Amino acid sequence: MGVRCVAIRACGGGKIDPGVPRMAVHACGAAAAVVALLSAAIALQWSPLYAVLQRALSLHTAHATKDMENLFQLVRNIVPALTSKKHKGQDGRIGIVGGCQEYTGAPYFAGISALKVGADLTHVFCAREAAPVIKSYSPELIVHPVLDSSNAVEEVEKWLPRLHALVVGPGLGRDDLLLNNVRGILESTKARDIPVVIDADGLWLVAQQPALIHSYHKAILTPNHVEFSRLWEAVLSSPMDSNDLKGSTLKLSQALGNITVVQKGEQDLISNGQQVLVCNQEGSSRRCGGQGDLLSGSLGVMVHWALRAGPEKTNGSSPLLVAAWGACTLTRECNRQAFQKYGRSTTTTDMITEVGTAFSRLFTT
Ligand SMILES: NC(=O)C1=CN([C@@H]2O[C@H](COP(=O)(O)OP(=O)(O)OC[C@H]3O[C@@H](n4cnc5c(N)ncnc54)[C@H](OP(=O)(O)O)[C@@H]3O)[C@@H](O)[C@H]2O)[C@@H](O)CC1
Ligand SMILES: Nc1ncnc2c1ncn2[C@@H]1O[C@H](COP(=O)(O)OP(=O)(O)OP(=O)(O)O)[C@@H](O)[C@H]1O
Ligand SMILES: [Mg+2]
Repeated sequence: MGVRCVAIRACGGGKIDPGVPRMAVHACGAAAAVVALLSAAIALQWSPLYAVLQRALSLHTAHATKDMENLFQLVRNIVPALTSKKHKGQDGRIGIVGGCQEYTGAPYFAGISALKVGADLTHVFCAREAAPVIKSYSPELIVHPVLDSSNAVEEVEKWLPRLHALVVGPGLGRDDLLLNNVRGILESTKARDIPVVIDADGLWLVAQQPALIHSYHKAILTPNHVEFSRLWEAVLSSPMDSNDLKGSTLKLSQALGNITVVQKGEQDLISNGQQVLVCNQEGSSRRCGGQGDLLSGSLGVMVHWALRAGPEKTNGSSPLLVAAWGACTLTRECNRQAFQKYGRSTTTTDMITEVGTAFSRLFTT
């Protein structure tokens, strides 16, 4: 279908189900205001112009509405059916590469989010010291304390053939030994054509060595504002234009060989160098650490689902774009729901508790 560039904002009034596209309320509001002002100004004698303007604005709104309906539908199309015919593992075996002495929360958040979204198994590959801590948070994660060992790449390679997607970076840290091992793991992942989501310190590594991921069409980068600027400077060697974030996202993707880039922020901007999708799903003003980890873990599963579903289910749109838009929408909805309950005290753990209901509201038909 080729969704081009859509701006989506679901309103938070509570009357409209977030799962049923409460679309283009933003555009609707702006359009209504413009129409009201112009109609007052030009009064009755210019009524033909007014009519043309009104028609143009409602057409624009209708397109935004249609685009958003389409995106929700495309995400629904990729979600695998729950049936009694499947065995454990079929809906996703996801690897998380991250977790060091300082950061144990981030790989946990990413791994547990992947499971809560619907993956069957999650493997965390982390530094030795981080492993007992991560295991103690949750019995659901399979934890391999291998990332700082001398044969880290071989240890991870043993598991790679069984993994459907890899999420690289949450809580990885910037120790040279770990980063060097992750470089080898990424090479191996590419050689096996496994989709990879790169976040946090994984993006630090990519900024040091963009060739590592250049043109790998199963890669998705999920930078926050700071990480995006760092990548931009590394790849384009110039200051970025912060007045044109959409254009910058498109350009960074192109400069990296058209890999998918998700620039997180007040609105999430998603590009594969050809299209830019905008995710404006209502979230909240609460910015506790770990929300990006929830996003990267969710995306790990959704990218596997989208690629497995095939192009007919995504109606010609890039499966990676559809997966990224779905994961951003889900993360923001978790944030909205958790904030409604806990307000200022909302933490990422509260958001993870909301994954099930948020997913059903958005994507279950
Ligand atoms: N519980 C855990 O274990 C968690 C662990 N985590 C892990 O931590 C590691 C480092 O990740 P990171 O994101 O803190 O790294 P980095 O890019 O050095 O940012 C540092 C500084 O940049 C700024 N800043 C950030 N965002 C900004 C924005 N949008 N807009 C503007 N400024 C912004 C801000 O600077 P400040 O405002 O303090 O000057 C911030 O302090 C990584 O492994 C990650 O996975 C996290 O996942 C969280 C949960
Ligand atoms: N200003 C904002 N308004 C609304 N949502 C936001 C805003 N900034 C970020 N988000 C949402 O929060 C989620 C995480 O983005 P964020 O920029 O906080 O990532 P991060 O810094 O990598 O997080 P982490 O603390 O996990 O490292 C994304 O889904 C994004 O849409
Ligand atoms: Mg982050």
